[in-house]
Amino acid sequence: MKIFTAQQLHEADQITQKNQQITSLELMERASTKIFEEINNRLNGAEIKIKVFCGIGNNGGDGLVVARKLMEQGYHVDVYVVNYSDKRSDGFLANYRVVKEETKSRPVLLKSEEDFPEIKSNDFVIDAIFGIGLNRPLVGWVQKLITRINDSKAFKVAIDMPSGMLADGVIKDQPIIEANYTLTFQAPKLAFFLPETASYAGNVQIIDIGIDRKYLAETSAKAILIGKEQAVSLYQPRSKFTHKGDYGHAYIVGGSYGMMGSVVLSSKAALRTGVGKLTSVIPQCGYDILQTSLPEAMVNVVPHDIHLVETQLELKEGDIIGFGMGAGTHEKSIELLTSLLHQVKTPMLIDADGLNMLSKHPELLELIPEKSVLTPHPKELERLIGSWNNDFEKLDKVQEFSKKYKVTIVVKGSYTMTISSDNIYINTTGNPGMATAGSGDVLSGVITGLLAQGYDPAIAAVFGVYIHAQAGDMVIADSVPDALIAGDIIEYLGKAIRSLFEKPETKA
Ligand SMILES: NC(=O)C1=CN([C@@H]2O[C@H](COP(=O)(O)OP(=O)(O)OC[C@H]3O[C@@H](n4cnc5c(N)ncnc54)[C@H](O)[C@@H]3O)[C@@H](O)[C@H]2O)[C@H](O)CC1
Ligand SMILES: [K+]
Repeated sequence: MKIFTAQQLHEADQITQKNQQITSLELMERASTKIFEEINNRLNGAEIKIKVFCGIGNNGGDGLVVARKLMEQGYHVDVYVVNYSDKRSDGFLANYRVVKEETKSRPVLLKSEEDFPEIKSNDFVIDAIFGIGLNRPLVGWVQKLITRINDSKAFKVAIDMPSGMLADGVIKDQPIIEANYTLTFQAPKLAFFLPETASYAGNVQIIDIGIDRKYLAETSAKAILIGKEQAVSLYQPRSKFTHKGDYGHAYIVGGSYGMMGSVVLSSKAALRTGVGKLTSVIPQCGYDILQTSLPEAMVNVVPHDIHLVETQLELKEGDIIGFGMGAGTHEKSIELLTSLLHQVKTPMLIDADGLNMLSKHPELLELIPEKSVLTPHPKELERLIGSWNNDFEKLDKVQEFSKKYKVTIVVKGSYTMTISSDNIYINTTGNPGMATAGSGDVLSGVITGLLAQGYDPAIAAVFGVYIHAQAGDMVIADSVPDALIAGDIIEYLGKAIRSLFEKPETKA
């Protein structure tokens, strides 16, 4: 699914009106009717006090339509107009008149803090103050209103966006409605997936309001959400008449004394993802550990007992290296990375201490083979690209880095993002149980395994992130997030891939 910018959504709105020959008011009525139906289905006639806070733009216009329809349905509704400016939109004005005329209700005008109503914890608040039109800081009393609504603990449903949130930017130090639900029009907004803002949107539900299909299909998106539908199209099935040589040779290069588990996890994950042959390249102290815990792997020890040092690998064309898991950052180990970067021309996967080595020696960045995949967690990312002021700036910096060094970067988090030049892919699977030691090593192994099988690097990253997180979701389906350990993810990788081809269970 595509994520569009606020500007693109405004444009989509115009094109829809033109192509479907409907007025802005008719589109507003159509969109808001869908919101009303959604809320009505949930409330099911409940005797609850509904407070609708409407701005004076089109988001406010939506709020007025929803309020009118709820009143007509017999709900107890109070309407508050948040009068933050005198530039009222036509959609607002028209619906303001209709509410007054048809329902005989009197919307309350809010102009300052003195006008705020009491909001009880058992009220039901509909937030229609701002939508995608917000573009500058709110005046003080509107900020206070948002804080008041948040403090009330009332159940809150936001129309299109929680007010105070920008779709694709950020206003510093500004309160945002903490919605329980956000009913958003046509397409999710980027801010719903970023660590600093995601929680404000609560549960997001996308409401199809019939925006022009051609526009949606042909307009290039700001970002793309990756779910089952997208992942299934990325999978490369095996054909019958093949042998292990057709599925590549991956080298997992890492490990140091006390950190051999990383290599075991990563190597095993690469094998479970379907790589034909796998060699673990490790310091000598890991030999027995690897051979015992993973008999399917070949082991190549470097000439040092406790950490990696330079060694010659007999690499053949198409062999793929996954570098850095549990490696430490000893200067002698960095010599191995340096020599590999000089030697290898095919894309590599670089993770963990491999990334820390790059941060320590930025001159190595220029040597990274084109299309390599880097998989940093937030701290490793910061060491690589420097700090950022907000999540949008972080995305910009990662895109810049991706273009400069021609690499794909997997920014790990609750919605892991894969960034390849201008493209942003946001993963929608996964759970908090995956924030556990070794989970990243498993992901590195998965992506290295896919690269070795010939997946295009950006696709290996996007597909690898999806099945890794999907496996994590399947682990907790018969457990709890707290109990998940990284090895469990490996055991479910096969089921995760199989689930791509299974229909969801339907209840009888
Ligand atoms: N996109 C669609 O397909 C549809 C969208 N609908 C709804 O319309 C809003 C967007 O409406 P718009 O009037 O453009 O913006 P807002 O209501 O969010 O904001 C109003 C207005 O306020 C000005 N403004 C911005 N920031 C501030 C500020 N800090 N203080 C004061 N004033 C500010 C700015 O000029 C805005 O234009 C969308 O979210 C949907 O809810 C349609 O109803 C259906 C189709
Ligand atoms: K809103």
